[in-house]
Amino acid sequence: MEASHVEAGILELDFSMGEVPEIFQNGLQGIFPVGLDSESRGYQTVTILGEKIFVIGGSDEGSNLSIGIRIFDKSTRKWDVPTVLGTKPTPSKGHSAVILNKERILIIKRDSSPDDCVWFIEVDTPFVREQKKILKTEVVAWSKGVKGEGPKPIVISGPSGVGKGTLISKLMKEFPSTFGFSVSHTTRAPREKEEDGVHYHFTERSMMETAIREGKFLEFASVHGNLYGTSIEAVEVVTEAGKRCILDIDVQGARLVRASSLEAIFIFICPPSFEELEKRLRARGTETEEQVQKRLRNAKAEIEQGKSSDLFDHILINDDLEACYEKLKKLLGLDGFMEVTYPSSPKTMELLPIDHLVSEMDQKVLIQCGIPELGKTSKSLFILDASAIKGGAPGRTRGLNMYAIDPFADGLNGLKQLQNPVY
Ligand SMILES: Nc1nc2c(ncn2[C@@H]2O[C@H](COP(=O)(O)OP(=O)(O)O)[C@@H](O)[C@H]2O)c(=O)[nH]1
Ligand SMILES: Nc1ncnc2c1ncn2[C@@H]1O[C@H](COP(=O)(O)OP(=O)(O)O)[C@@H](O)[C@H]1O
Repeated sequence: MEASHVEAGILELDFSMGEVPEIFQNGLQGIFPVGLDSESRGYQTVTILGEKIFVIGGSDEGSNLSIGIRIFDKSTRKWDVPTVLGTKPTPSKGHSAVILNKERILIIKRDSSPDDCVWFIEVDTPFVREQKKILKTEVVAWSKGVKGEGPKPIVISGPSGVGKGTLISKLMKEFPSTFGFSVSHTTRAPREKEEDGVHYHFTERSMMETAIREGKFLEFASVHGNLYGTSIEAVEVVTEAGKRCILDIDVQGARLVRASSLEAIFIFICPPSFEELEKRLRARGTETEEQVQKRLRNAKAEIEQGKSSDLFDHILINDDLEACYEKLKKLLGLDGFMEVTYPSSPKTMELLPIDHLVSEMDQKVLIQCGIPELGKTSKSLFILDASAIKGGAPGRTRGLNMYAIDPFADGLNGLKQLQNPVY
């Protein structure tokens, strides 16, 4: 079945894994009954994509902590419980599911605030395909939908001792509600003033290697003889806190992030001279002579790669610290010295996703909502425009737009925008 013939609906299902519901055996023609009963518990949506039938809903592994996902493969006639990556949404009293393209299913949660009602299940994005190869299982990934562009994560790279940590600390101190640090995992030993879980997650190599095999890392690299890596969770913790993520990673890691779905700004910090770099590294006094020598040897190649490749969007020379910090703030649009906040949606829209029906037209989803305070029969129409979405798992799906429309203004073909975007 082609994606364009996809039907989605709500169906009460017996979830016993061995049994193939009779309705599936008949080839699933026609649309499933859509019945949204807000009081019903454990209902599921059924979404068909090619040979696969995604049954979404109920609780996850009986824990009731997140929305469960099961896949029925029509060709093998087998059920599969996929590996579920990404931050999962909390369960709601119900949801709608719509396939936007062959890559992802849009989930609209009922009874949820506008900040929490739009989610995506990625079923065939590059990230999911990559993870399927690593894990050799069926994989899906959750990603929360957010309005507008959203702040891009910032990747900072540069040789050891150039001042990355110093610059990042200054930024986090001046803008504590704006930025959050992605706490990497490393197999190197902690320095005297370093705290586990704050500067790094200090980890045993074997544990880190297992987690890498399990697909838990966005990127990892061997640097100065130790393993360093950014877990998917490290980035998601910051994003969930509503902050802009800063990653302090080496050039190899930056290259891997560039190739991932995490759209970031890449900044390379350069020393004014090699001699000055050596001076700073020795003055810091955190490494043995042998380690200093190794870091200096690696610095040569890192500086060459950082300067010559087109990997980095910006190169900053950290000569005078204050001058470099001002340049960093300027390129991040922070030179007004004001803490930048990303406000959540207005409270008045809290009841938006109640009793919604959803249909899809060219990546624009028409949602009919009941607005309770206006009475049970009162309905409003909204367009959720997902035609310009970006990013996705691991992390958020940005670029959503949602606005109210008046269906009677110009007919359904000329849906008129009634008000400014509300989502
Ligand atoms: N690829 C990758 N590199 C990392 C990560 N965390 C830290 N690094 C890099 O590893 C290198 C060594 O870091 P560290 O031992 O803290 O020493 P420092 O650079 O002298 O502060 C630096 O280039 C960091 O940017 C990570 O998660 N992934
Ligand atoms: N612009 C600068 N001028 C002089 N010293 C600096 C400057 N930037 C950082 N430092 C010092 O250099 C040392 C290395 O800085 P650090 O932030 O630890 O580097 P990195 O995180 O890149 O390894 C620290 O002792 C720091 O105080």
